[in-house]
Amino acid sequence: MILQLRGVEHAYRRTVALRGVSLAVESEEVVAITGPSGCGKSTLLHVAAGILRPQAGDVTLLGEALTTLSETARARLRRRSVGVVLQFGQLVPDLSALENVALPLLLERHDRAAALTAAREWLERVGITAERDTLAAELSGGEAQRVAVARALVTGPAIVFADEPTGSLDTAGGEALMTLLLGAARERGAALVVVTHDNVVAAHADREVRLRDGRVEAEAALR
Ligand SMILES: Nc1ncnc2c1ncn2[C@@H]1O[C@H](COP(=O)(O)OP(=O)(O)OP(=O)(O)O)[C@@H](O)[C@H]1O
Repeated sequence: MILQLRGVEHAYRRTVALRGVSLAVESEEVVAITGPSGCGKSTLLHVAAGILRPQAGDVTLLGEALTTLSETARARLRRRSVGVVLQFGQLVPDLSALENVALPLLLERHDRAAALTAAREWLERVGITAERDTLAAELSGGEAQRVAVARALVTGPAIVFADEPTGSLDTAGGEALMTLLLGAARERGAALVVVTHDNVVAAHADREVRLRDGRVEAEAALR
């Protein structure tokens, strides 16, 4: 098992977002988290990825008990073994697309030339070539989303978390990006946890976990 949440609860002031969520994800599994707007999907993803510390419950990611790790140790685990594609603001605006993708490798002290080569290859796979040197702030929403996917995958993570990765794309673009994300995850044997309210995206998963009012309402194996 690569990820396990047990009895996770979280509230923002008076808004309760998660009311005791338990979830287990196996290595190489693709899980879609679905449910109506405001049911807690993004909060669950942030907690599972170690970005947000829940107020109650336990999260074990890659054998590490996230709830007891220091912020520094969680950040290191995320950098080395986790890929994250978030809805907003995940790119550094005044770095180019290429520099954004190379950044996780450079932070892990990889050789600069090798990091840039790997970044270029990943950008090509997501269909970004002409915009390679464009500043992230000047990319369209859809381009930024594809660059974010390249950045999440460039380190070869064991698990990828994606929050509405197709949100800024049209149907065909969304389908292409999802195929790419799934193909990359399956090829590398990475698990993928994807938040979506798009049924087409969910249909690509091995399992769907549906939330409602901060609880798991239903689970269904899709293949
Ligand atoms: N930073 C925050 N501060 C206050 N309330 C928040 C915050 N983030 C989320 N919430 C609230 O917590 C609840 C769960 O939000 P969350 O974003 O996890 O849901 P979601 O299912 O991802 O929604 P959507 O599909 O609309 O993105 C909602 O009621 C939301 O308004």
